[in-house]
Amino acid sequence: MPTIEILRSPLKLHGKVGVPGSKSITNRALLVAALATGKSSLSGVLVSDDTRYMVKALTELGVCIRFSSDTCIDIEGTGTLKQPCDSLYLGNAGTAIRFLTAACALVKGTVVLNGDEHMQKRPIHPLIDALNAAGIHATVPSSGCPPCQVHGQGSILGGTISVSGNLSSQFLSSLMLVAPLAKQSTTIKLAEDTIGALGYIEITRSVMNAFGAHVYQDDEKRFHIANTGYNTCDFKVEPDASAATYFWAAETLTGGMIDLGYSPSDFSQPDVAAHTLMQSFPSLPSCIDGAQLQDAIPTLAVLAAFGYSKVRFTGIANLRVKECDRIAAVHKGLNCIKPGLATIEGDDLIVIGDPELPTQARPCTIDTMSDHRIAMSFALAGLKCRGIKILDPKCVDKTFPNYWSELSKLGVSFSYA
Ligand SMILES: O=C(O)C1=C[C@@H](OP(=O)(O)O)[C@@H](O)[C@H](O)C1
Ligand SMILES: C=C(OP(=O)(O)O)C(=O)O
Repeated sequence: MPTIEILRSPLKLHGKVGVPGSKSITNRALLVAALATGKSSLSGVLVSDDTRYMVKALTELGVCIRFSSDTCIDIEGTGTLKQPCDSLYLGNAGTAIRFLTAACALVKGTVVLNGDEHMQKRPIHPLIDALNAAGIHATVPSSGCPPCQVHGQGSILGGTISVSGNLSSQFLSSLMLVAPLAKQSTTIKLAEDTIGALGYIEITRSVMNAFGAHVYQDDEKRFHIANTGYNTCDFKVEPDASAATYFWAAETLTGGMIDLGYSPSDFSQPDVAAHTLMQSFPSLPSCIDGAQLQDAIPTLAVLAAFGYSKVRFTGIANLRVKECDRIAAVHKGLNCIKPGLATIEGDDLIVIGDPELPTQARPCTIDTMSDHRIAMSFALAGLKCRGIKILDPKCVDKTFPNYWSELSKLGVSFSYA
């Protein structure tokens, strides 16, 4: 398996980097534009594995999609989706497979949605259960994970649907995104009192609004969506806040100054909250509730290892069902850098900061478990400690294909093996 080693990094990182478009917003906008009737144009889109899978699948579902430049896409929707010739392959793109599963109820005929070996371990059964309860026949193997089959009738009814969002907020987003196309208005009830990652539901609502749909909430658990359909829209995708966390952390860790071209106030995504937390480094808060900024937890955990305090990360149980078990991966990676840097209690991760760490060579190889966020966050440790190698560096292609080249713009050099 290939590795990358951070050879040299300036003491303080200074310079300008580019942050790609938001994965979450790109994949929502792609679907919603595909479901509108007529031509929409998206700009600032992320072009990476996760969005390529979405584009390819939508094309296979009969949507006309064309890149008008590197980061601009024109989409011609017809307000419906056609049955694809083959099964849809979505790699390890959670947003793509979850959002398309509900959307495939609009297809007249059966659609099989599948992913790679990692996706085949990521649960989707709560979404399949919700679809069945709403009268849409869908199946999933006894593992509860893809491949799944949706037997669409060519239209969806709407009405009241209940869904559990404990394992992933994407199940609720998926049902919301397709609801404007139902025959009647839809009410989606959350099975729990609340869910983590509520910020992603806000993103769903805001993309839907931009394309003319209305989401009305009378309490935290009930979402009403009128059957307005979608309008076309010229839509600008904001940059990716999770991707930005690596540069905010690099700046914090090295005491440098990195220009991302955007300030934190430009981001509406939940992970922007990591920027505020980083301001107290090296004395990070003793307890960080990660429920609302889940994708930033690996970044914060690696940063915490270089801090003065002991930090307990709570509210992160569903990090176990992301691209890999991120609680286990971060724990293993930190202890591989130096035994004792992290422990696990139940689903909490505890990082014991060691301010002496930067002065030490720490030869080790981080097992990324093919997870882009493990690779990108452990690269931060390599900015301070010599000898850190990262397995499978190309896994960053999932959301940030230019990650290593953007880091090199700051004077960081690498060796590949
Ligand atoms: O809706 C979204 O765009 C996302 C929701 C979160 O996942 P879960 O809802 O599965 O926690 C997040 O981790 C993922 O990267 C993107
Ligand atoms: C969890 C993630 O992705 P997804 O669920 O969209 O595959 C992520 O990008 O950190």
